[in-house]
Amino acid sequence: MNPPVAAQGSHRADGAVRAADPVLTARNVSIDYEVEPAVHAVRDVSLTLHRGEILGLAGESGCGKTTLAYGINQLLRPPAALKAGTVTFHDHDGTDIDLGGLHGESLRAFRWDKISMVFQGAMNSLNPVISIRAQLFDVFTTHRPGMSKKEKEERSQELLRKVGVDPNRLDSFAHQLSGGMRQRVMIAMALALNPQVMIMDEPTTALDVVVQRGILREIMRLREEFNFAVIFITHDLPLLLEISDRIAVMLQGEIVELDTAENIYENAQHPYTQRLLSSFPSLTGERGSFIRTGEGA
Ligand SMILES: Nc1ncnc2c1ncn2[C@@H]1O[C@H](COP(=O)(O)OP(=O)(O)OP(=O)(O)O)[C@@H](O)[C@H]1O
Repeated sequence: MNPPVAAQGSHRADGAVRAADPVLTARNVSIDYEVEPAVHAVRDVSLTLHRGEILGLAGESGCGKTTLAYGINQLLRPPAALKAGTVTFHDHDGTDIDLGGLHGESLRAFRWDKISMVFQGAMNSLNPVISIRAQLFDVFTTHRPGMSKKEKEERSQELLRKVGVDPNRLDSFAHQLSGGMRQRVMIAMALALNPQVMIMDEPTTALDVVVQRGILREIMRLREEFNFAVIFITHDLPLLLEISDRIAVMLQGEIVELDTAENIYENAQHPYTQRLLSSFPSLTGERGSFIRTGEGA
């Protein structure tokens, strides 16, 4: 068996991940879908995300992962409703921001700037009728109105380079790019404003394994470079064991276990986590540390 690789991240010598340095705190968050009968999708969830860490959110389909992510980022739409709890963002300048208190323009300004999101279907959410350049420029025009055209161009080129896409692709339209490239462009857009938190909901699930691995490696590398924290959502527990510092396991709307990837892998406490681990034959076979080391790719 291969030990989880990323668990080492929480003990990195450079101190990038420190238990005392939270960037996001969710307290007692409960979210319902107000339908008949009501669905209690998220039940009394509390968690803390630390600067620079990758927190994996695992659990089977329907357990509430996406609802929680939307709740954290104040993206809930009826019939979903936050019934209880608070989400606080701890800005790097020391300010605490109560996300529930943000609305309209202040919420829009906050969202892409401090916390960005990459969804499973994100690659299909690029605008088909304007170029990649125009879409990146839009982000800057909205959030960084002081930027000159030259600065936008330089930053856009730099961002594509960062995610492994040739800057010549700025002229392209979404349909001219492969699925993997489109997802990389979405990651570039999510990175555009240097957010402190990135929420990734099954960001690579729709892609084939080789492309998926390449993109995951890129995310790991970018995280090292920019030190943003990631909430990474997937039902793929083996993948989370490789990339996460800590893992939260969700069952029927509740977080039933939250621990380092290492402890989850070696010493899971909750019977559901144990069942989840045993349901992945790959965990008992050969699975290389491909993402961080490139081995076994
Ligand atoms: N619009 C809706 N109306 C009613 N119930 C909903 C709605 N959207 C989601 N739900 C329910 O809320 C619960 C949590 O769903 P959610 O999508 O958050 O789970 P998930 O863990 O992200 O699943 P998946 O991995 O399939 O995306 C499920 O029982 C789901 O059926």
